[in-house]
Amino acid sequence: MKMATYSVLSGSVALITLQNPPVNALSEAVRTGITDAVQRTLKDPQVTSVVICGQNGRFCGGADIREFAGPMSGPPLVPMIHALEAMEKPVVAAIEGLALGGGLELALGCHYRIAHSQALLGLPEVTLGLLPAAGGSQRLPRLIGLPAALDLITTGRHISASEALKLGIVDQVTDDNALKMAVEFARSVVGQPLGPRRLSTRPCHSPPDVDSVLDQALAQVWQRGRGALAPVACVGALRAAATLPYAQGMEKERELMATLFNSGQARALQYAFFSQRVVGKWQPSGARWDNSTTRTIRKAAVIGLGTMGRGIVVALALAGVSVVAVESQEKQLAAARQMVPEMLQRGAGRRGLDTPPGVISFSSGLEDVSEVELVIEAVFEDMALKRRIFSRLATVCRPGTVLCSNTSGLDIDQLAEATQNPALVVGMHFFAPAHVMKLLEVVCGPRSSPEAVATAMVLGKRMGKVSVAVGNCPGFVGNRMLKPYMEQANFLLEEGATPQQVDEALEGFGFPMGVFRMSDLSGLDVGWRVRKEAGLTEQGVEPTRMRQGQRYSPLPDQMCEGGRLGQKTGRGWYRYDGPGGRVARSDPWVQNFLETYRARHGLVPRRIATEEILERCLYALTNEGFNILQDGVAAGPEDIDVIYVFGYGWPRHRGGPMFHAGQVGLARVLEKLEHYQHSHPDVPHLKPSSLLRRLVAAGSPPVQKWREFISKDRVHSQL
Ligand SMILES: CC(C)(COP(=O)(O)OP(=O)(O)OC[C@H]1O[C@@H](n2cnc3c(N)ncnc32)[C@H](O)[C@@H]1OP(=O)(O)O)[C@@H](O)C(=O)NCCC(=O)NCCSC(=O)/C=C/CCCCCCCCCCCCC(=O)O
Repeated sequence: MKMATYSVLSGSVALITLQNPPVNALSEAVRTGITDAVQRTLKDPQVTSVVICGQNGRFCGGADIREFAGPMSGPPLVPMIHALEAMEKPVVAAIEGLALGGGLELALGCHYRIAHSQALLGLPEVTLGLLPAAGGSQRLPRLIGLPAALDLITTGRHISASEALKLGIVDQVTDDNALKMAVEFARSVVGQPLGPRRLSTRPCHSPPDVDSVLDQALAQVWQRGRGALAPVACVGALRAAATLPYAQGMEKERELMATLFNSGQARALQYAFFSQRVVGKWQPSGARWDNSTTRTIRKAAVIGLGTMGRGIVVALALAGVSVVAVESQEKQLAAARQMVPEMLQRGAGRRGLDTPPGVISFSSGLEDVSEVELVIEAVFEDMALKRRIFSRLATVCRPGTVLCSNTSGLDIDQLAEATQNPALVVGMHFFAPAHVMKLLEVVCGPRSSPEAVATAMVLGKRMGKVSVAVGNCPGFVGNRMLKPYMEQANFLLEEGATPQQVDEALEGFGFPMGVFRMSDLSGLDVGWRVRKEAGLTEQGVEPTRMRQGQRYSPLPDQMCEGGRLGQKTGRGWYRYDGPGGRVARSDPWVQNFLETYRARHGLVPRRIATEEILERCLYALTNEGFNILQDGVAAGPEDIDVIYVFGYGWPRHRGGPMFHAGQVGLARVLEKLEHYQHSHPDVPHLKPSSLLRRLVAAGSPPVQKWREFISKDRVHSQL
């Protein structure tokens, strides 16, 4: 039963216990329980103090986010917290585990707060497209001052109990039983004046230059938020706290929350929250990773110590795995010996650790991996080389070792074929830099066993990654969708756009970097190599714009042939101060190159509107997402959206490409794709996916219903 219980300890301390596993979210039943308990406390003359705690060592994870999807009913939070604060008996929050969002706001309505040393506190509402609207935006700055409240509320970051103590959010921290301590504390403060403990009655201490502090915060959230509304509203609520009396501040908090609450961004961010928890609980074999047997990996090897390999070594070691790091090239091995310990130390420092938990040994030979439980191969993207390594590993490693490849798109099954036990081969596609980026695509080959996949998924989680299980196809999910997106960007250049124009459109949408700036950063030669492998490139004075029966843009190949590989050569779609330069400047050479190219091919440039740039790039990408769902390469739209948000810079407040298509309207996306396909019949990626057509025909169900629709649709098509 989800509720809040009331009991009286030793005749005088009322104990209100939140009971709504797993995080004691403030659902309607819990709010009703607290409201009733407050009434009982008021009526009971024996009770002299009150303690509020959460069941199972977790104080409260905040408002029940699932309730936000429907009409809100039951006692509202704001008056409930006011009633607690107004009590004439001291109320103490016993914070164990977590006090987040509405949970911390509840605690701020209490007169005292005692926290366990392992507890995490924070107001993460901004990450859900909201603001702390249960009085948090008004009480917190009155408790800890405006600058610290701005930091916590606009970032939504979780803080430790010791930081909370330093900031003055909690009164005491204990390593022992926080509940027991809170009860003793409650008894000890009976009779002390409560007026100064009521945060709503305190003035808000603001710095003398309050306006400039707020303006600076606003500028910062604009820049960081890439179009997100909630951080801006948070600054607005804090401005009210700093400049208005409490009651008017609360009114402003309510107004701002009303604007955010029903916004598309709040829906997108709450969808992103739940998607992150849904993903990966799937495999093509039908098994679930969380109920398959997994192996706990204590010792692993990484083969190949280029940029990706070094990052993977660090990520493993930070997760407490001992690593054998192997590199056959002497120079690269020497570089890794120097760089990896430095990266590791920095990583450990960021986590507040003095020493990294995992031990690393370096080697130049594969024979040193014989004792490990799992291997991650991270060599150059070359199938023949990878196959040679896998066949060698199959003889060197002991039976049962899980063999993983950090490939960004090669066929896992071809690698598995090179071994004696294909069931133990899976893909682990990391994103650069591998010790920083959160996304991991775990690629299930047709013969990968549920156990091997589950082991990779769980290891990814230990490494702090958001692991998403995907099927085996060229480019898997992320890179397969990237192809039509980049292709459209190149076509737009041919038709008259500039790299800056395309990038500005995409950055205006919310990507941290447009496609051409991103390409310069990762190196134009990455895609060139893939196109060469696919037999698509051709050199010559007059390269054709049709390859393998479809439209092809040789522009990026020509850039590579001219040595313009991006930041590393100091020249790409932009120019940089030198090789390795970071600041992109528009390059008249590129302008001239594009003009010459268009003239040579008889292409008449036209003015291209931002709307067309966005529609062609984004809908081509999304359309491939529908094909991926139809092919069963991703379990559901949430998987694709998580991949794009965590791995490709899709703005989180837009949910992900599939969610965004739902928000735009599936019928509109279909109509636009039909329109662009009509104008570009030689571009197969613009041909609307048949799944998209079927969803539109079925009345465009909401994205949360697509899984159900797809599985019914599959059964139907098999009949
Ligand atoms: C850190 C965590 C809490 C725990 O992490 P972990 O241990 O890893 O576990 P998870 O896998 O993440 O979670 C376990 C399951 O619990 C579910 N969960 C977690 N938190 C919540 C929650 N808050 N609500 C519901 N469900 C939750 C999670 O989905 C998992 O479920 P499942 O196993 O997948 O099924 C971590 O979970 C975490 O970070 N949680 C979120 C914490 C958070 O963000 N809290 C803030 C919530 S928002 C809030 O508190 C807002 C407060 C102010 C509200 C003010 C009043 C609002 C109404 C007013 C409306 C007025 C406008 C009306 C306008 C009009 O229409 O007119």
